This record gives sequence, structure tokens and C-alpha cells, in this order.
Amino acid sequence: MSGRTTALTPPADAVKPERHPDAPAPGEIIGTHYDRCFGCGDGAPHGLHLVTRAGEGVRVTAEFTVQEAHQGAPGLAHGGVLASALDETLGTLNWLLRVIAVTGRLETDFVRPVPVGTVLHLEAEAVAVADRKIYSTATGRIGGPDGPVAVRADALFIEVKVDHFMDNGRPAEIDAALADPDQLKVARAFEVNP
Ligand SMILES: CCCCCCCCCCCC(=O)SCCNC(=O)CCNC(=O)[C@H](O)C(C)(C)COP(=O)(O)OP(=O)(O)OC[C@H]1O[C@@H](n2cnc3c(N)ncnc32)[C@H](O)[C@@H]1OP(=O)(O)O
Repeated sequence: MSGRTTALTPPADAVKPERHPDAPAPGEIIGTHYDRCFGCGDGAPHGLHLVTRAGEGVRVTAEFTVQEAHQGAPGLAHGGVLASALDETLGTLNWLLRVIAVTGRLETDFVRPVPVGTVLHLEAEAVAVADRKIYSTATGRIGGPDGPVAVRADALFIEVKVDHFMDNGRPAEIDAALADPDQLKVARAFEVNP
């Protein structure tokens, strides 16, 4: 038994994800999508401050150092924080597809404890797309990029329009985020050129 639900098995008509021609080049840092994002924002003091790089194909790598504020058991990372790191890394894959998407489902395996001060080396790949559904998978390793797997996850992201954030987010913050001309340009470009 793998423990996985069938909700994360791509349907028979799913296709291989295609990297968008305008996606960041392999090795390039993929910047934050929102300054106050818990996963990647510089303006989130207790956030993860994840720095993600584009890889080959539809792959990304990221690093996250576990801080004092991220503990669950004494001296060990909280599982929810580790799931957040996986979620953020997986979410960044959608920028290589140039699709705006949110997490619908995230299934996480916690394989080894992750002590405070550890650098978690994350790697994620989009594996299939079916209409609005993007299936992806990620691992987090400790002790180096080739170290043992400490956490892994499979996920389903669902493509949404920018309106998803306008309709459901706090208007003042959405306005502030979209007042950034780069952010608005990127968001609109995604919708015009999926
Ligand atoms: C400015 C730029 C900023 C860009 C900002 C980017 C932010 C990224 C941040 C990191 C990632 C996150 O944490 S995102 C935050 C956490 N996630 C969320 O808040 C999402 C909350 N959920 C929702 O809003 C909604 O449930 C949606 C949008 C996911 C889906 O609603 P919907 O649009 O009405 O679509 P719906 O018809 O229900 O589903 C479409 C298809 O997906 C399937 N589906 C939907 N949910 C699931 C599920 N949990 N498990 C399995 N399958 C599912 C359905 O069966 C259906 O399949 P079929 O019938 O077509 O076969």
C-alpha cells in the first residue's frame, strides 16, 4: 500500500506538462509572487523565505533553512511548516507553465525528523496536466542536495483566473499587490497567453 489517494493519479487523457517559452531560464531565480507570502515573501518575518530556481523541463529547486520560529517538537521542524515548504516549491512550478494555480490537494510523507538549523533541499517536478489540473511531485532532502529524503509530497494544483484572488482575498492587499506593475503585467500575461 502506497498510502496515496487516487485523487492524485492523473487521468488517462492527461498530457506531459510543457515549459512555457518565456519561462525563466534554468538556473534563474524565480522571484517572489507576493512580498507577504509565508513561503517566499521577504516581508513575512516568520516565513520560510524560500529561494527557488528554475530547473530543466518543468522542474524547480529550492532551499529553506529551518528557523527557531518553525519548531513543532523541541528543536525539530513542525510538520505543517515542512508541508508549507513543499507546497510553495510545488506552486512555483506553475510559473514555468505560466499558469496561475492554487493547491487543491497536497499529500505529504514525513520520512525523517528535520532539526532546527537544517537546510532543506527541495526539488519539484510537474508530471501531468489535464485541463485545469496540474499534477506534481516534490522531495525535500537533508545533509545536501543528494542527501536522504526527509519529506516528500504529491500535489494537485487547479488553474484559476486572477479573479480568484480579487473575489476571495482582502481587497486592500490585492489592490496593493496588483499596483505593482510587474505583478499585474505578469498576472494578465498569464491569462492572455496561457
Ligand atoms: C496575482 C497572482 C498571484 C498568484 C498566487 C499563487 C499563490 C500560490 C501559493 C502557494 C500555493 C497555495 O498555498 S494556494 C492556497 C491553498 N489553496 C486554496 O486556497 C484553494 C482553495 N480551493 C478553491 O479555491 C477551490 O476549491 C479550487 C479553485 C481549488 C477549485 O474550485 P473550482 O474552480 O470551482 O473547480 P472545481 O470544479 O471544484 O474543480 C476543478 C477540477 O479539479 C478537481 N478538484 C478540485 N479540488 C480537488 C481536490 N481537493 N482533490 C481532488 N480533485 C480536486 C475537481 O474534481 C475538478 O475535476 P474535473 O471534474 O474537472 O475532472
